[in-house]
Amino acid sequence: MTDHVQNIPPRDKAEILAQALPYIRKFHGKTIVIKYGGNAMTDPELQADFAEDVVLLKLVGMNPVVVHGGGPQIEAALNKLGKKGHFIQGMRVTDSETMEVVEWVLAGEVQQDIVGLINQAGGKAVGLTGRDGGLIRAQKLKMPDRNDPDLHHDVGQVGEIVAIDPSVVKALQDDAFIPVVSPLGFGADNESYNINADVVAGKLATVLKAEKLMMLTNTPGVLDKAGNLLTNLSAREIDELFADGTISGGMLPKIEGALDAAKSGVNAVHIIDGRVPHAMLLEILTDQAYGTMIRAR
Ligand SMILES: Nc1ncnc2c1ncn2[C@@H]1O[C@H](COP(=O)(O)OP(=O)(O)O)[C@@H](O)[C@H]1O
Ligand SMILES: CC(=O)N[C@@H](CCC(=O)OP(=O)(O)O)C(=O)O
Repeated sequence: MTDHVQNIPPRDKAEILAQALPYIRKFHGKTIVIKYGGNAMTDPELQADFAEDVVLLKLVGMNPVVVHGGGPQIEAALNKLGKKGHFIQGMRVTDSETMEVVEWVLAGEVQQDIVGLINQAGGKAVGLTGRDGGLIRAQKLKMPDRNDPDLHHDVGQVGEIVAIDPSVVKALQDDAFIPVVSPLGFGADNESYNINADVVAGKLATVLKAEKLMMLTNTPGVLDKAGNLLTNLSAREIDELFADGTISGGMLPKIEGALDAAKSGVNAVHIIDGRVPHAMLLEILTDQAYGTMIRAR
């Protein structure tokens, strides 16, 4: 325990702990989908904090499901091969060599690190890709240009989700395991697809009828043009931010995944700063609101 925590007066500590009770009661038995962005997982101490938070949520009776990203980790592996990633509207253009790297990094190194850390923290994590249990069926993405819907971009082996079969996730949850999902889909001919992790998290939260979707990233939330945090965003406000270019790059698929979930009945959708220690715990178990909440209307 760090010194500053030890120095908190016992009465304040007790109050903070007691504050968690109504939230533990409210979310008991509920599914919480957590998108763990590649940009939020670059610091080993924060990674360990994240794993502890996930285990704590499980032990107090919630059902956390982790969907992880790994954009920067894929980029580092590509760089070692002398390649550089190229993105269109937040999607990595994925040729067959890139696809091999994506699979190897996501389902290998990144997933196994997270599984290992959760297990070290006392949980029982199980890694899955979209292929396991037929979880994520996909097809090649036909991506319209944001400004010209008649124009489509070819982004290679990037997938769009055709269907999600959540039975494997549900079976694991019922058995006290914590599923850790890599955003890889498979097609009709068993081919692999690279899918943006935000999109997978949004769809999985919908299909699982999750209570919450928490997206951990490397910004305090969605920012306006001046860099101020927007604490609350409706679908209409989001359209305006898309139109005036305030939202770009990796935030495009993130907001799309978030909005998709909010419109499909996920009660609370939050984009929060994964660089703040225990950000997720604070958001779920205290009165304080963090980051940006995305609302369907
Ligand atoms: N309006 C915005 N507010 C906050 N971040 C934005 C905005 N527009 C674009 N971004 C970019 O989106 C990034 C987060 O997306 P991404 O890099 O894909 O993260 P992750 O790995 O967590 O999915 C931010 O670091 C920032 O560079
Ligand atoms: C199609 C596409 O863009 N796939 C992403 C998958 C990883 C991901 O989404 O990672 P973050 O959440 O860390 O951004 C990629 O190749 O980078």
